[in-house]
Amino acid sequence: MKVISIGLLGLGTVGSGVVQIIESHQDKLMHQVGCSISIKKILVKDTTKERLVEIDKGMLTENPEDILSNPEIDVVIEVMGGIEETRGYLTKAIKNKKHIVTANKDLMALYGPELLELATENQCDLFYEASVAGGIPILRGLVDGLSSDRITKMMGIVNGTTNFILTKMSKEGRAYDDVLKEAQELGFAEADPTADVGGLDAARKMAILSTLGFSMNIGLNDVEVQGITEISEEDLKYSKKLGYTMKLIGVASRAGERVEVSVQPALLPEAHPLASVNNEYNAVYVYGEAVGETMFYGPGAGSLPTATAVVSDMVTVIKNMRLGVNGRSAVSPQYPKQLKDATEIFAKFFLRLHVQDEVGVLARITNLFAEHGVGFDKILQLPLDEKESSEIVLVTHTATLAAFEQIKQKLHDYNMVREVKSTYRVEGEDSK
Ligand SMILES: NC(=O)C1=CN([C@@H]2O[C@H](COP(=O)(O)OP(=O)(O)OC[C@H]3O[C@@H](n4cnc5c(N)ncnc54)[C@H](OP(=O)(O)O)[C@@H]3O)[C@@H](O)[C@H]2O)C=CC1
Ligand SMILES: N[C@@H](CC=O)C(=O)O
Ligand code: NA
Repeated sequence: MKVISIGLLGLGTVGSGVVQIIESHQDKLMHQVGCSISIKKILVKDTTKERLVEIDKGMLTENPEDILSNPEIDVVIEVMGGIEETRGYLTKAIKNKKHIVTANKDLMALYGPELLELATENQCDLFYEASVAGGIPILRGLVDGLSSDRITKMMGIVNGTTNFILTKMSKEGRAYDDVLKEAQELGFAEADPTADVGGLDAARKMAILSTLGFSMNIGLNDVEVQGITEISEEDLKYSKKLGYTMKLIGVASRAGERVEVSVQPALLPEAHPLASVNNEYNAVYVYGEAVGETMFYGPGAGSLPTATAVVSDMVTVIKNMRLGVNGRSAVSPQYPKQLKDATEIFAKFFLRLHVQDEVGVLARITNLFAEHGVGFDKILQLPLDEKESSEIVLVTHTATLAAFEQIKQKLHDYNMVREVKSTYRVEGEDSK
């Protein structure tokens, strides 16, 4: 019986999970692919470093050539992270006719189309299920399960670290720095966690998701990004008071042939399915014209959950090898990229203001919104400790982003507005 040889790039959080699953599920894997699977070589930075799994030290190497140019190796599993160097490694591996499985959303968001085209040219598979929402099979769900439908909206909680942070801050009142440190210790966060908390990690995943969901080449630069570092305890308090839950939400919406893709902290009604997705869990809510509302839910980070997606992709590669159909899975985008402008983006908006507490302030502010055709769902005005000041918190009716941005700009110029404290989109009401 042929043995399929694997080269592993990386033996950290995810790589250790890959080794564990291949070893502990060997019987199930053999039954599915009809041959045994052997990890031949593992690339690491430091072969002397203590490992999370028991491993024959002879398998470890610091020389990528021991894998990339090793004629015995059929499949390269990349779980090392990084961008430019890793791009070079995978390019070389593909040119040496090796199939690729990767969890690297940083790389796929920037160079996915290029690597997928090279893989197809070389009759190689390149699968990346683990790159978005970890263990949740969302990419296969879009490409296979929903292939017959026209996707019009996706809303995702696709970063486990920030969801873990917001859950602990909202539900346990814990401090941001304390929870971020715990997320790093649990192996959820990136090597550089600013990618998590700044929204960039979620943006990379939304670029990959919307490219597949809308069949349009959406690049990282096409995604508007705002992270969670500016969220205050007052914002969390008011969102709860008004019946919402604050989440870092990736939004991808289509109207006709034009799309919008963004990542931002947003308020969700407590009854929305995404509002109950907590801790490091992820979920992607997908709305299709025919299927209606669907939601994919599960662990978006962590060693074994992510490794499950990686090893499942490896199984598909090996099945394709046995059938002689490698290199035919890449789906090329069908439509030219067309992005919505701010007049085509609709949402409700949350706004928190500090104003001078004088007669007519609220009327002037509501008149300003009325002048832009924007009404209100909710308004709160509460006194502040600060002399002659009060706090106004409001949620608008559905409005265009353009109108809201114009109003916000004028509020900054009003002398009775002391400070525009925060603004957030409200998702999951009215619009799908
Ligand atoms: N952690 C998670 O929950 C998830 C991670 N991912 C993605 O999976 C990938 C791996 O993540 P994770 O396992 O957490 O990362 P870790 O930092 O835990 O592990 C990275 C591994 O790659 C090795 N490595 C890194 N750079 C190099 C290099 N230049 N040359 C050789 N070896 C190198 C490291 O070696 P050494 O051990 O010697 O330092 C380490 O073994 C990333 O792309 C990440 O974005 C995707 C979904 C979830
Ligand atoms: N740092 C990422 C890991 C998975 O992609 C996250 O927190 O989701
Ligand atoms: Na996934």
